Amino acid sequence: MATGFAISRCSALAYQRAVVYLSRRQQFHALSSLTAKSRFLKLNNLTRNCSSSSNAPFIVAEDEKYGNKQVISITPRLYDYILANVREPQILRQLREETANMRGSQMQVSPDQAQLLAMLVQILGAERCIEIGVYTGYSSLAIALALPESGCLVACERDARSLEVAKKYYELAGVSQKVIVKHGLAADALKSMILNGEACRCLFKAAMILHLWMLKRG
Ligand SMILES: C[S@@+](CC[C@H](N)C(=O)[O-])C[C@H]1O[C@@H](n2cnc3c(N)ncnc32)[C@H](O)[C@@H]1O
Repeated sequence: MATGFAISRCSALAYQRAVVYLSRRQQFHALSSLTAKSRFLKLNNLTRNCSSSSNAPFIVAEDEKYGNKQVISITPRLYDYILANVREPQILRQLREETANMRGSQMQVSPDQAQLLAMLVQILGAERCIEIGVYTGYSSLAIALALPESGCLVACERDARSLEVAKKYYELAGVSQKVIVKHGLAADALKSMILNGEACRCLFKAAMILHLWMLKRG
């Protein structure tokens, strides 16, 4: 049986969450595309909580929302280092640069996070993935590029404007045949997949996590 993965990334506001479900042999496996929560901590939060000066190469922040766990923040210097060293495909770089000044661009996953997802797709031999929260498609494009030709990604996003950018890049990268775009609330997309008999334990788990998260948000 294929192994399930769960990695989590949270924002300071605890509302940004991208979840990817991967599977092989027709079964979905959970992989929340969530890694460095610190990247999403607000700068003022960091300044208030940091235990070293803002000139330091990194800041160790504490945030009571996360049980006062210490996290390492990505500073501009570290981010530059990542950009200089991560193997970011040209098409992803183009997307990142085009969307850098778009509203909400701070929600985009970082190049290292996207490459981690792509690597997990390859390690798992995943063929079926779900992404909840596509935004402009950075992580979903990384996943689609890593999927085999027979692979498929269900990409759920409620914001039409962001999806237009994502679709443009799926086309440009030549992966649009692997991506099923679901515009609307992810819960509806998951429900209809379950109703269509695509359910398995992990898809139910995903639906439940999403449901609880929405309840928490009110
Ligand atoms: C953190 S961003 C996703 C970043 C994206 N994975 C990337 O690589 O750029 C979260 C996205 O989830 C979308 N979203 C939030 N709640 C949603 C819901 N209930 N259904 C569908 N999309 C949702 C938002 O519109 C936003 O674009």
